[in-house]
Amino acid sequence: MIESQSVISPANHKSMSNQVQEIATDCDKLPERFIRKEDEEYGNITNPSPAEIPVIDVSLLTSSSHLELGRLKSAITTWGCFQAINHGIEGSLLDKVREISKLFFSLSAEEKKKCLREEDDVEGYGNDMVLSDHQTLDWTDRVYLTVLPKHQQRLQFWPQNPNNFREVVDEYCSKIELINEIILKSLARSLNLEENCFLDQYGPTANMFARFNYYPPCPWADKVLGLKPHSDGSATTYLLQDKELEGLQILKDGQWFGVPIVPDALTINVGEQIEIMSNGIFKSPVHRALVNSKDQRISVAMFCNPQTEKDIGPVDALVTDDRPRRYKNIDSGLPLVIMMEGSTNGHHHHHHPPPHHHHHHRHNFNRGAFVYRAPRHSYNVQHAQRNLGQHSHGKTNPPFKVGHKSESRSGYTERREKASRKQERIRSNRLVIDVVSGDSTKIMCGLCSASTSDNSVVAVLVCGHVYHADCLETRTPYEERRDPLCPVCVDSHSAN
Ligand SMILES: O=C(O)CCC(=O)C(=O)O
Ligand SMILES: [Fe+2]
Repeated sequence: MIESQSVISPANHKSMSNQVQEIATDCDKLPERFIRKEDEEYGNITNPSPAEIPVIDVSLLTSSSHLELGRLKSAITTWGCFQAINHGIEGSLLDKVREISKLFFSLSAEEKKKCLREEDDVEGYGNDMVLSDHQTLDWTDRVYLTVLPKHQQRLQFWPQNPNNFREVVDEYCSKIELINEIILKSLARSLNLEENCFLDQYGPTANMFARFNYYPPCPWADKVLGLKPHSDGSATTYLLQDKELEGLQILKDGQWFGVPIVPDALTINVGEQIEIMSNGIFKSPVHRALVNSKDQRISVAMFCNPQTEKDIGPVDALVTDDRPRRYKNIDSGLPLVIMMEGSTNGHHHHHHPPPHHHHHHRHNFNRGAFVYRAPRHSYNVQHAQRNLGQHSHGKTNPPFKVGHKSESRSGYTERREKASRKQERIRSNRLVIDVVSGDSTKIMCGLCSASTSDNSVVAVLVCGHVYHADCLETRTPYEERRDPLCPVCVDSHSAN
């Protein structure tokens, strides 16, 4: 039997000897690290209503009739996603994609480990990256690959077995590229915008990432999650669901809905970047995956993104007097940063050792990887992660957006704005999670004056002021927690 300790310890994590698939077969007791927390952070697991997600005929989107465009707009504004049929990919190719995924995950552990990701990297075969001692682990193994631009493919992480793996993925990728172009244009047209207005933010070398999700059967299926609630950090995501087994759920109006399987459909959702480009008209949906007690489930997600290092932001035509700018421009090439739990800000009950390695995939944790983000109502994963070891029930979580660490270097002082104007306090809706590197720029918490570069949870407000999330939480009235006022700005404002 495998000890749960060997799963969680960052030190042992290095060897990555325990894929979930092995745990599933070797363990007779569910390692504690996988047990999801029974509170509002994850919501009710059982019997969700089916999501009535519109089925959209992609071939009609390019026709002269605007009916399908209207349905698309309604789907995305309501659900953030739709089921795409007649998308131009043959069922036989979809089956091949499923087949290569299934074959790969059915290989021996030894064979699969030829593609094992490195510990400070996201690319390759592996499981949920251990970023925190208090993180609940997802019941999933995966292969994560850069597929576009082609010259950035890192073939050492690509399965050689089955031997048509690469060929199938490349073919699938080029088909997805075509659909993506149609979808981006259609999204623009559905808002009566010039059809290239989203595509124009892409630059000549768009990115695509593939993630093959494998959810082993789990004897404790009702105690774990396959994937924690998150929204995708991509611009758009093309999900090929398992052919037989449902498991995807989507959060809408504070309630979870099960996403049905539509044969040969692709489940397409917008990610954070389209949310930003559309100035919030399109919402990147929060979703999660459940696992099954008897059967494995496989899904394949293709994440499409603008070229790295392109700035993205709300398109001009969508910033109006009625709808002021809700997001700042973001350098799409900045690595997402990963949040770690706090340790030295004086508010924590436990001392958490710093992460084993500080520079967790800073260079490569790009938007293809998903981003945990707060659903609009119930919880916030940053906080969830921070709280996991503490079993805090009935406590409402601060929704502070955690910032791009790099913002601090790119002159946020210029961007300081009066905190009292609401839309200006709304940061990029991306929940950016920060692996605060031990030697990163020292930024002081505006409240307790201790350094924030000590692996604490950091809240960077849109004014650029930085706080320990705990410090800010303490200072912020409950009603304002989704959108905290900046204490420093408020003080200086009232002093004037
Ligand atoms: O497995 C699923 O259905 C969801 C996968 C997903 O959300 C992801 O890979 O980002
Ligand atoms: Fe996702």
